[in-house]
Amino acid sequence: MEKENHCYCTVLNSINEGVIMTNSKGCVTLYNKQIQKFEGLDPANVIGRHLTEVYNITEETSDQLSVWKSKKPIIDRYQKFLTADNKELNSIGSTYPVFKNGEIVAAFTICRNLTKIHELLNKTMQAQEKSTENTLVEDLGNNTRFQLNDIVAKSDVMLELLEKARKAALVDATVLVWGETGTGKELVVQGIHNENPLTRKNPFVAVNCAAIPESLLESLLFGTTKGSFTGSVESTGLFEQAGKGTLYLDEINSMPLNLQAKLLRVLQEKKFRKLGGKEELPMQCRITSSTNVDPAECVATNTLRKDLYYRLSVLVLEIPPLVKRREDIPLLINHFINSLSAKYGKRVNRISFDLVSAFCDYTWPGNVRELEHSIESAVSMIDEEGILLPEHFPSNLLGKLEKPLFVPSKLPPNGLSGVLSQTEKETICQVLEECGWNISESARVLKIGRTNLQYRMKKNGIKQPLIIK
Ligand SMILES: Nc1ncnc2c1ncn2[C@@H]1O[C@H](COP(=O)(O)OP(=O)(O)OP(=O)(O)O)[C@@H](O)[C@H]1O
Repeated sequence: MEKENHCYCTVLNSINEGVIMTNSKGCVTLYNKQIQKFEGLDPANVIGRHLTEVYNITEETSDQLSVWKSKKPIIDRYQKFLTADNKELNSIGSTYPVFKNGEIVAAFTICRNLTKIHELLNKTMQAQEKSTENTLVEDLGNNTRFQLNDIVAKSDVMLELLEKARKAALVDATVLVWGETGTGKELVVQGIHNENPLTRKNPFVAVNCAAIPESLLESLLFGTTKGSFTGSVESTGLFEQAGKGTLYLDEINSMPLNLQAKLLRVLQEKKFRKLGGKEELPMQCRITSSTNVDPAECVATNTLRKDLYYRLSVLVLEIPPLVKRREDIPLLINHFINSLSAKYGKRVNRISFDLVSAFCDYTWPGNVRELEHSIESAVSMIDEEGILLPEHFPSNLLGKLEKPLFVPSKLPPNGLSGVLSQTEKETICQVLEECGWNISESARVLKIGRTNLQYRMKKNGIKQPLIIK
């Protein structure tokens, strides 16, 4: 038996998950190596002690003690808490009862440290914020950069859409924007936020539902209360952070269905509770959302609950892909050249006509974002002549263009007149060579007078080479 116990302990100490177990008195009987590692507590100060002495929790807020009472497991609970040395930890864990002869004899929690994932997530979000900062447009002070007027468009379909967006901004209704990636969905939502006199004075909060794990997304949206579960800390959720502003749920069709059900309740009741909280808080923000495929298709494929879709889509705006509004392409090229050359301190005099025409014919699967990034990389490569040529653009893009490009050889600094005088010089030299440097004969071949030829030879610095015998 002792041997077996030793083996079980070795197994428990070798796994990547933290394990903690309590007895019927609520005292810790098992505290494996992994949980020691991420909580930073000395097992000597944990084992044998009551949970409420070890953590900042109460009988009501502890998962383990709740399981002792309810005899039911608590699955996948997200916890945010401070360690003994005040380090913030994020974990996800499940707590189970252990039965023997129908009686509960122990409760244990298996948890994973999410802090690393959290750090990564934060880094990604910061990087995302940086790349948005890396901007052409200044932050307007409410976490947005765009107004509807900043949206560059001349196609009828976009002008109609902007008109609809202006109207949508003035009513307090949910807006669902859909379109392919990079078409400008967030731009339109930010524009709507800034068009409304009330929301624009309040925060704009965006969250990408596809980028965040389910357990984090729920606590991110709703917030958590202090001590709601083992050592959890108070955090303000996005519903609350958005205040009377706008909450933008990007890629709502990637939100897990059970969280969609919780969101639906918030939309219906205009109230929400923090995770582990008892108090109902008012939901005052405007909810906007997006999908990158037709929302009707999302409903049909069950990635978007039908009832939620109806709630979210009081107003629906469809942004067409760039390929369906090619008239916007030259305007967008111009816009990005101007703003990006200012950003990089580069002078761009012009872009080759051929290139613009090939860009107008290209399909732009990454839409406006792809166009913007292509111009950004070209502008950063341009030299002093200030002409955007194919060679400045990423080769993978050039390979995909349908129209073959004419690649002009480098022009001399004085442009066309330079090309003409270069041709003149080369032609005269060639004829003089062929005519043995006989001026009269060469003038006859060139069909100009002798004096004219002598003048042009002088102008171009042409002299008969010395023949060394
Ligand atoms: N009409 C436009 N005028 C000016 N800039 C635009 C326009 N449309 C898109 N952009 C630019 O393209 C970038 C991408 O736009 P946005 O993030 O709004 O696209 P999205 O459809 O929300 O993309 P995703 O689905 O990938 O989140 C913006 O940062 C903006 O610089």
